Amino acid sequence: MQFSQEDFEKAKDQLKLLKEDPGNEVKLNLYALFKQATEGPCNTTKPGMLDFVNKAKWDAWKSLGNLSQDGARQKYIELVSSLVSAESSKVKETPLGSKSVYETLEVTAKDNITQIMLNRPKVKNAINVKMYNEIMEALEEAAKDNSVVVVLTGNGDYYCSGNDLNNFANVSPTAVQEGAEKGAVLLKDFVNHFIDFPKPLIAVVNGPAVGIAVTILGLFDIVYASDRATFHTPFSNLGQTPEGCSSYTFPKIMGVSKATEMLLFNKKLTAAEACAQGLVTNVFPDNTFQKEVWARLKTYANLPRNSLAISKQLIRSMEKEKLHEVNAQECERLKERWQSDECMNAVINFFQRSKL
Ligand SMILES: CCCCC/C=C/CC(=O)SCCNC(=O)CCNC(=O)[C@H](O)C(C)(C)COP(=O)(O)OP(=O)(O)OC[C@H]1O[C@@H](n2cnc3c(N)ncnc32)[C@H](O)[C@@H]1OP(=O)(O)O
Repeated sequence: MQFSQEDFEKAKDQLKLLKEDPGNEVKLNLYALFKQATEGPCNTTKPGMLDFVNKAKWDAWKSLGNLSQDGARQKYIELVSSLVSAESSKVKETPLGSKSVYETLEVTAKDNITQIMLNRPKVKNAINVKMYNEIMEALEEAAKDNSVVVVLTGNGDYYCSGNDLNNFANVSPTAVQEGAEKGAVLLKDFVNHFIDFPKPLIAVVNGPAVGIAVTILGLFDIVYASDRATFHTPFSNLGQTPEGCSSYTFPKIMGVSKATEMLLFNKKLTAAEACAQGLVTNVFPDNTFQKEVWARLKTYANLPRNSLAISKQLIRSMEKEKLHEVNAQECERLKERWQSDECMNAVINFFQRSKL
């Protein structure tokens, strides 16, 4: 089928209207086809090793070889229309009383419980900048709504794989310092939302948890985990340092040496180990996890809301100032870490890992 230049322009406009992120591979393919269709075969200089975002883009364009401009235009249009039809055919089934006003979350409010579900299952619920901001927004909403307890959980096989490492990837070498400063402001604000949250906050850890998804657990009031959940804080592997107040809460919860095994030496805990160390409140068999946990949550949600909120605030008020200080210090350290070769090389290695 022959496509006109007008069809090509139309596809370009349709792409801008897509809501879902199609993933890195598809985006690179679209980039390459667009360049081939508009400029022909790639004959620009290959970017350097460290400039790995532009290098990945160059590789994708080069891989099209001598594909004609018409051929590239046709493939581009076909790819865009497949993405558009995939998205429009998806009917959002949301439970009665739910509201899905977020791009990266599914927030439902029912039976006095507001559930904030991390909803980027294709990337193991990795937290990108959009999700950081939407979680803060959802917490602000939940603090004011008529819920008695608030739940954070994950969609899919993972609870959350921590910070989206693309947050550090799409930064040009000249903008690293500015990116680190912005990241530190965002992270501090994000963690403060958990320190200051006024209602009982319960983590329903449905699967493996990594990085910041684990460290902020020290700021939750209850942590229920499926027995298939694991808890991993690979910070030194990533050239980074602890966040989420874990440099203070973890030693308090589990003792300095157990906290050190996790935060310095990358030890991954099973759900049972995390429970034994006090990070997790209870572990449930995966096949009855949701049923057992939600039976408890519904009981909690029928208790007097003000008594629960005031009791929670009493418990947390003793440490709030300290937690804000710790959060500020951790973010200052990370600002320096994110500009280090140790961190940048670790992120490069992640995106260049073999996926055999
Ligand atoms: C504003 C800045 C604030 C910063 C706050 C600091 C926080 C500290 C941290 O959170 S550090 C921890 C960061 N997270 C990680 O290092 C985990 C990285 N991911 C993995 O190691 C693995 O993906 C896994 C172990 C979580 C899962 O492995 P598995 O083999 O089961 O699955 P895949 O690797 O194929 O993953 C499926 C796709 O999802 C993408 N993805 C997964 N996790 C992340 C992530 N954290 N960031 C970005 N992308 C992630 C993965 O790349 C695959 O995508 P693809 O299909 O397009 O290749």
